[in-house]
Amino acid sequence: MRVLVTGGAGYIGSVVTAELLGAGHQVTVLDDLSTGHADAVPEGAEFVRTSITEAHDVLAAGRFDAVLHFAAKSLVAESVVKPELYWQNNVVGSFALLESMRRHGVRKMVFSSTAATYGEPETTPIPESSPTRPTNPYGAGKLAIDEMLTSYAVAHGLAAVSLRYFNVAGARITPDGMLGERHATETHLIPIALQVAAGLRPQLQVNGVHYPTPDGSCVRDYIHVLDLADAHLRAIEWTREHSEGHLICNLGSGGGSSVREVIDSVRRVTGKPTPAVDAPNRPGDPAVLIASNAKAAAELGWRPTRGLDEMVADAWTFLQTRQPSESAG
Ligand SMILES: NC(=O)c1ccc[n+]([C@@H]2O[C@H](COP(=O)([O-])OP(=O)(O)OC[C@H]3O[C@@H](n4cnc5c(N)ncnc54)[C@H](O)[C@@H]3O)[C@@H](O)[C@H]2O)c1
Ligand SMILES: O=c1ccn([C@@H]2O[C@H](COP(=O)(O)OP(=O)(O)O[C@H]3O[C@H](CO)[C@@H](O)[C@H](O)[C@H]3O)[C@@H](O)[C@H]2O)c(=O)[nH]1
Repeated sequence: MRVLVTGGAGYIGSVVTAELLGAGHQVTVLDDLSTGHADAVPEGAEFVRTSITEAHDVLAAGRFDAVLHFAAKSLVAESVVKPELYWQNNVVGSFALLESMRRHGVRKMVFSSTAATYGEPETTPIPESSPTRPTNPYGAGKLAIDEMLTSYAVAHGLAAVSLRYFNVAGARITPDGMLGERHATETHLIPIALQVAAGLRPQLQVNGVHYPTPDGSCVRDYIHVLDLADAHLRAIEWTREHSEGHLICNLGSGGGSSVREVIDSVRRVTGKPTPAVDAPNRPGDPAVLIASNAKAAAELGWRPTRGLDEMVADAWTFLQTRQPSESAG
């Protein structure tokens, strides 16, 4: 298929682009490089540097079959202090993209949604039928985009899949090159812990040690970026097989790891001491977020295959290929 990938210069979008090319799809990446890197766009993909609000010319020229929409701001804490940035960039931007697609007859989309659409869960693991009560503007905006897709599917014959990622980690390591997480402002646990292991940061904070969990630290559901990419290839097939409709699926392992278990994995994999200190709760952090992945299995035939140590090991290999000045942040 001819696929437009928005956000394809970012972490997840670049990995999925590489896998799409490997599967024989033709890919154009559209990215404004606000948090992405031009050199992350895999060889073999065309690259257009622009915003999703300016996608009409690319869509007019491209005769695309589908859009994979990764482009977004995605820092939860930033969304709390700068909500306007998130409503503008993510929600208004996605609306403009959808309208451009409608104008140019592109009726298939796979969208990067998030576990943050659920907010504080009522049940664990979280099924897609759970109430959606996001606790920050990032999650609220992603939920608004999911709603947009539902309404366009009903009214305008869109076939869309929203994939609600839980905590994405790991890297794509191949003889041809490596793609991984390279955020100027890094907030994610695994890359931060690995930067500590590498000596790029003195220590790591465990954000909250009195949660109602076995060891007191927060539990999250970590998923390897390559398992995530596999789900995207399957989601594109779903849009090929359905002329309209909106499928929403969680993408997680179905199990959880605490912050302390992640730090133990980093110590085990790297063999480095990785000092960690107890710290206050991070505002807005739910104690436990674990996905039910039964729907993704039933609808897409998807099952994750890579565990926590593999995610940590691949992210460690990736970090060690970067210059220290690029890695700390
Ligand atoms: N990383 C995670 O754990 C996680 C979890 C849930 C959902 N997500 C979602 O997955 C997607 C990808 O996340 P990521 O971790 O790869 O982030 P990232 O910041 O590495 O990638 C996002 C990319 O989008 C681009 N972009 C942002 N706004 C744009 C705009 N208006 N026009 C064009 N390009 C724009 C950025 O330059 C960047 O290359 C995001 O939508 C994010 O919300 C990520
Ligand atoms: O230095 C750190 C960094 C993080 N944490 C904790 O580690 C856990 C995981 O944090 P992080 O890696 O920042 O991920 P989340 O906050 O769970 O958010 C990710 O996962 C969500 C879905 O679960 C997505 O919506 C978000 O986009 C994505 O950033 C949380 O309890 C954090 O408080 C620490 O203790 N110390």
